[in-house]
This record gives sequence, structure tokens and C-alpha cells, in this order.
Amino acid sequence: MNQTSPQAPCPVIAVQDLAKKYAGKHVVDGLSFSVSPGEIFAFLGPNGAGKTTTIKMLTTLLPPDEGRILMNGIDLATDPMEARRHFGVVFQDCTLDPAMTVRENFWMHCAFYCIPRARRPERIAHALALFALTDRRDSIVSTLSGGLKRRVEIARALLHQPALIFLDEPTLGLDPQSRRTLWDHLQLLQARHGTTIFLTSHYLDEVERYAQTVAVIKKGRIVTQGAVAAIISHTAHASLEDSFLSLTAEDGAAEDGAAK
Ligand SMILES: Nc1ncnc2c1ncn2[C@@H]1O[C@H](COP(=O)(O)OP(=O)(O)OP(=O)(O)O)[C@@H](O)[C@H]1O
Repeated sequence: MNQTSPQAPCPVIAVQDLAKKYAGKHVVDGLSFSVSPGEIFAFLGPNGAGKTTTIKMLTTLLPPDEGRILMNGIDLATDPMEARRHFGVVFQDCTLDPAMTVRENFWMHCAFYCIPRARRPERIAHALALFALTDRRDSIVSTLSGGLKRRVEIARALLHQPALIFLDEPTLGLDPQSRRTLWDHLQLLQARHGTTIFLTSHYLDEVERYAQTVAVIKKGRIVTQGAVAAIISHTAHASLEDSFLSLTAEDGAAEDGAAK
């Protein structure tokens, strides 16, 4: 009998001992975790816990003070340009050009990522179809609703066909219908393309319903990580929200506890 166990898939993200200080105080303090291919991974924490700072380091926008980040095996410290081709990112603040059409915004992104001109129409058509935006392709972005803008931003972030997408609070500020539609599209993206989705959210009911794996941080440190069901069961609560509240309780001042 073959004694070798099946090889675990190479993580899309492998983070080891990541740290960042502001004004001499750690806001990210020795994070280690990995994200498997094709999963929806939710990175949770109270306000000010260090989620956005971590995403900025994972997306090469901020250099870590310590630690190592591998993306599909590529070391961000030594080859950030190559690593950038492997991910897309959508931050909380909209970065679309409001005066341009959806298609023009997509074209700009293709140009930025040096996608050959001949391939751009097909890529753009595919991204529009995946997020049910085809009939909005010639709309000026400023005329779109918040939910549509968010879908446009996510679809745009996929034009260079990244294996991984970072979404910082993707459903923040959207009405229930728009949130549900967005999740439907994210699930489609995961099912059809196997895209790994790394997100932050304060909507823990959504995370419980849609994510497979969760890491919870508090004051820059991981307090738990694992499968959603395992965390709920381990903490002996009825919901992820209850588990989260018990895991991050204490002084109740995570928001103000980190350096400003
Ligand atoms: N450029 C900066 N200079 C100094 N302190 C900063 C800077 N950016 C963030 N911080 C501080 O670092 C801490 C972590 O911030 P971060 O934005 O990463 O938290 P977060 O978990 O994303 O919070 P939220 O859920 O509110 O978005 C906070 O105390 C914040 O005030």
C-alpha cells in the first residue's frame, strides 16, 4: 500500500509571521495563515483590528515590517510585479472613473495589465456576462446604482484572469437585493472559474452562509481560524456572529486599541 498521503494543494496565499507597526505600535502582529485554491476565505475582525492593513500588505501596496507572503509560491518581497498578475483587488472606495462608460473603464484596466488589444473585446464581453452587466456596458459609471458599481468594479478586477481576488467589505452599504445578487455572482465565479475569494466583511450572516474558511483577528493577532462550521461548533455557539462576538470580546475597545 502506498504510504504517502495525498499532497495538499499548494496554497494560493501563504502568510508567515506578518507584522506591521504604526508609530511604534503593532497593528498587525505576527499573522500566519494560508488560503486554499478555490475557497471563499473571510478575514474577520472588529474595527481597527488590522484587516485593511493586512490586505494592503497582501496586495503589495504596503511593505511589511516583518514576515513573508507567498502568492501561488511567488515571494511578494522579491517579485511583486509577477505576484500582481495573480490577483485582483477591490477596496472599499470606488476606483472606477465616474465619467467613463463601463466598457471604457474595462478597456483601461486591460491596457494597464498589457492585455493584447485583440483579446480585449472577448475578455470584456466575458466579464460583463459573468456579472450580468452586458446591457450596462455603455452606461456612464456615475449613473449606476451602488450595487451595480460594486459589480462593475469586481468584474473589472477579473479582466486579467487572476486566480485570486481580494474584496474589502464587498457588500458594505448595499441593499439586501444588491447584496444577494452580488453573492450569487461571486458564487458563480467560484463555481465556474475556481477563483479564490479573500474578503473582509462585518456581515457575519453572509460570511456564515457563503464562506468556507474564516480567520478572526483581534488587535492584529489571529484568535482563531478554520472552517466556519468548526469554529461555530468549537465555540459552542449557534451562529458565526455569536462565535465572533465571544472570540473578540474582552475590553470591547479593539476599535481604539491600536495605534493611530
Ligand atoms: N497610515 C496609518 N497610519 C497610522 N495608523 C494607521 C494607518 N492605517 C491604519 N492605521 C491604524 O491601524 C489600525 C488598523 O487599521 P485597519 O484599517 O487595518 O483596520 P481594519 O481592521 O481594516 O478596520 P475596519 O474594520 O474599521 O476597516 C487602526 O488602529 C488604524 O487607525
